[in-house]
Amino acid sequence: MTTRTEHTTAVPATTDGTAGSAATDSIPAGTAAGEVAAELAAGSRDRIDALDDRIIGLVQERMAVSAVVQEARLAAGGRRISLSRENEVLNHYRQALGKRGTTLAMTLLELSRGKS
Ligand SMILES: C=C(O[C@@H]1C=C(C(=O)O)C=C[C@H]1O)C(=O)O
Repeated sequence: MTTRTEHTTAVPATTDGTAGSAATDSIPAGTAAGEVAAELAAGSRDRIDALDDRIIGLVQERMAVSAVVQEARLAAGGRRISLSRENEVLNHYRQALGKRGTTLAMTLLELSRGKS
């Protein structure tokens, strides 16, 4: 079966009868690009969307649990933020995911901090 994904929509065809540029050629099956197209057709984007929904749900759950801890500390006369604990969280993400894991952890902490 020859599965081809057309990528000609935004780029006009040549007018002199020659073949179009690589950007306008269809992607033949059996090439790396064809494999990517086949993967997409197989529903990989649906899986990514489903994973993103789960990640968003987990982030919201994390925010709620974090709020409980923060409110309890405030009620006991403490501070909302614990920098030593936040450093543990940052290190955890950096060890698991590398430098960009730290960036992700910072964003999670910002989302979880609530009102300061
Ligand atoms: C939830 C806590 O409170 C705050 C929120 C944190 C978090 O969301 O991970 C970490 C440290 C604190 O700034 C905690 O101390 O564990």
